Amino acid sequence: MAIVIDILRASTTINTLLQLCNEVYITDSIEKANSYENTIKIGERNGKKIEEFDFGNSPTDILKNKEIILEHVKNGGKVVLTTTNGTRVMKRVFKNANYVLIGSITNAKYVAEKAVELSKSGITLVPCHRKGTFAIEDVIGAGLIARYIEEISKEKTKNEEVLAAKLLTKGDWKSLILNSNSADNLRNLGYHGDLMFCISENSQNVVGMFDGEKVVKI
Ligand SMILES: O=C(O)[C@H](CS(=O)(=O)O)OP(=O)(O)O
Ligand SMILES: [Mg+2]
Repeated sequence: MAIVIDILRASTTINTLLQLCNEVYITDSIEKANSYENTIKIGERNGKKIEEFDFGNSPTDILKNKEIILEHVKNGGKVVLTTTNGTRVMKRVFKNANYVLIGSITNAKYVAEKAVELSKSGITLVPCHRKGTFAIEDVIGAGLIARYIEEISKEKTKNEEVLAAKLLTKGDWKSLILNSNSADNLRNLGYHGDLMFCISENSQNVVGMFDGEKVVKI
């Protein structure tokens, strides 16, 4: 069991979409996203909406346009997402994990409950990071989820990366995220609203499982 964590913003966007539809197609390729028929295309590169797409990787923009998405899905349409980091990591993790859940701060407790319920042999937390460099927001997300997993399972981890992640959540972790490189980039692009949305802990009771092509609500 792996939980893939991309706080800003892929995991949060996926969980937001799962409040509107039962499955979100995932790809790390713009070309592949464009190949889907009858599909709302959502995605970004380096935080900027992909020009020909319907929406960027913005949970607040998605909620502002939820009626469009609800109507589209009701009529049998698909939704596809491609992002700079998170969707790429999900594809990679799926190759080595039997179950892959999508974790965010917005569903931290809920995804922990599902992971403990489903896991038979341990839970691996996978922060996505950003362009191959350390992303503190994803480690903080892992620390928050780890704390819920331990609260529910009554088992304490010895994994030192998780211990470090949990330590980061003891202080003013919201400021750490709001002052992160990822946050600076998004704020400069005008996505301050997304930042506040992505750190709203346990605001979403929804979780999806990635099957290699799409995240399906469970
Ligand atoms: O869309 C996002 O918020 C980020 C953009 S960047 O890589 O941090 O510039 O992508 P994500 O794949 O959600 O981390
Ligand atoms: Mg990110």
